Amino acid sequence: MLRLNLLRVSAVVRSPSHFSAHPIQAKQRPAMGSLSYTTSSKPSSGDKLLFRQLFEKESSTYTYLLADVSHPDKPALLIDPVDKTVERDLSLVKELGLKLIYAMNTHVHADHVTGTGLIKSKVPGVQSIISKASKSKADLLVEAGDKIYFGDLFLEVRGTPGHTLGCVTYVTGDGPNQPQPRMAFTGDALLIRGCGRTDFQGGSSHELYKSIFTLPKETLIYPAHDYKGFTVSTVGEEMLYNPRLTKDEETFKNIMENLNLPYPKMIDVAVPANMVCGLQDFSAKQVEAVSN
Ligand SMILES: N[C@@H](CCC(=O)N[C@@H](CSS)C(=O)NCC(=O)O)C(=O)O
Repeated sequence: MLRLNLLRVSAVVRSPSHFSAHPIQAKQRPAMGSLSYTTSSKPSSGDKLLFRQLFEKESSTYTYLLADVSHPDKPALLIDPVDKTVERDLSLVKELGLKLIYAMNTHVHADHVTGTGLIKSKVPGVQSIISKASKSKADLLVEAGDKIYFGDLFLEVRGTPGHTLGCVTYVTGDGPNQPQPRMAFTGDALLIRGCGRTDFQGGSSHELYKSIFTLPKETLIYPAHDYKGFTVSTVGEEMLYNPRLTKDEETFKNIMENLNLPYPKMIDVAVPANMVCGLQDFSAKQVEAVSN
């Protein structure tokens, strides 16, 4: 049995009928920026979802752009934006006529500075999102089971600790009007044929191993990094071929203890910056507003 290392949803707390009253529903404002460079894109799995996979080559990070293009406002969100490619990402958002409403992170990255703070400073009205468990600052602090709506589409939040304490995976919604197959944005919890390291920021191979949930085999896996040129996998594929997660827990633990990876070059800069949305001067007022 594959250990996908993604935590079971503890509670699905909101339904689509609460769309307008949802606490993480944002006002939508226009985006702006200038063009840089994008790598790949994949057709959406329906006529509602616009989906783009964007790459930042220095840290081998994937940023994901999702939008509901069937909605009149074309509300959009960015998952795991990088500071260095913010201009590229915002330019694309503008070019496609989207309204960026959320800039969100799967976790506190150690290898690059997040673009969320920069995006907020450039696009008024955009709200940053990260997990409450990350103990970081953001406009909206989410927990397992929360749903993040953009137009009529939504992402479910699933806790996936282990790489770091507060890692979450965002999974596209389950329902007749949601994209099929479902898409899981796993951050660094689950990588293609690998998984996130567990040797800092509250990492734990035990946590990573035990935080399991099951998604249909056809679910698409979109990680925050790839170092070998892979772009997408599926649950079914990882169940068969993931060299770490197909092992028993003892073997998995042993593998993780012997990765011998050097610390990310930017860890000392990236972690403190990413605790505050990538901006050291992130307004404490905004944070208070979220937690109240
Ligand atoms: N060399 C890079 C960092 C590479 C690294 O440690 N990647 C992390 C995710 S980013 S914290 C990881 O979990 N890798 C798992 C693996 O098996 O490679 C740098 O210096 O930034």
